[in-house]
Amino acid sequence: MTPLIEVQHVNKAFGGLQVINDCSINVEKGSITGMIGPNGAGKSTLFNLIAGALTPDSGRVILDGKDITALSADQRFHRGLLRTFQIAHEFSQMSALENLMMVPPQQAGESLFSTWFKPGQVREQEAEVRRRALEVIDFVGLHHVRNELAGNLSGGQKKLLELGRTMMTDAKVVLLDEIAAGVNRTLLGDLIGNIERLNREMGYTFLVIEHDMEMIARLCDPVIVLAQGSVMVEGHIQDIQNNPDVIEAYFGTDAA
Ligand SMILES: Nc1ncnc2c1ncn2[C@@H]1O[C@H](COP(=O)(O)OP(=O)(O)OP(=O)(O)O)[C@@H](O)[C@H]1O
Repeated sequence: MTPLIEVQHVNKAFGGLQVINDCSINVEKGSITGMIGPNGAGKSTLFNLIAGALTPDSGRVILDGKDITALSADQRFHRGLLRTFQIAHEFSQMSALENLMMVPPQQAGESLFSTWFKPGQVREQEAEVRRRALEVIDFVGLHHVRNELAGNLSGGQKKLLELGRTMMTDAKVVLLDEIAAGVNRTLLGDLIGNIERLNREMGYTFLVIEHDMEMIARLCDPVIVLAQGSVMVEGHIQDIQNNPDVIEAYFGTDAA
């Protein structure tokens, strides 16, 4: 198996608090890897280190064999490392379809030079983006609300739209940060189904932080358990759920 993301001996402290502690993980290409751990274990911090929102004190982050430790979040995005974000305030006043159409970076339409000299090409490119956005909106099951303002969508529909936004790019790997939170069970089923299809049919790799154990169990293999900033155990969810160290980390000594 080839790792798409490698975190190698990463450390990160905030003030005197060592939050990530000589942490190493691999996310295999084509996997849906889950990351769980008790509150404060360092999951979000590790995500931020992988996505480029934070820089490690030491250690390396590798994407597809290349060291990306020194790259900004934006540069990582352009290399296909994506993170879903909540729909930003300014996008809530645009329709669901427009939200998708805004995603592709470096649209020719944004460049004055190309608008001036190649109007035909710009029109072609916009038509292509619209066609792709319509395909994506069908895929995520939001065709019926494509003209609704994104701000008016339900919590679950917004999550589906966020997933759709990653599909407007050439994503290699998508980091999903607690996307099940606040989503009703029906839409959660759609979300899980879409993530599985993106993985199977389009070759997406996912790294998923999630408190919702049902979602982790249905979707993720392997699952990495983070505790006190390093990997406690990694494996299939069933082995993890029965691991006494994991039970102790979650519930304290008495439960083990
Ligand atoms: N910017 C920061 N400055 C100072 N301390 C921070 C910062 N970010 C996180 N921490 C601390 O680092 C520790 C790990 O936080 P982190 O959010 O990474 O954990 P988590 O596993 O994602 O937790 P949860 O499951 O509760 O979201 C916590 O003690 C937190 O208070």
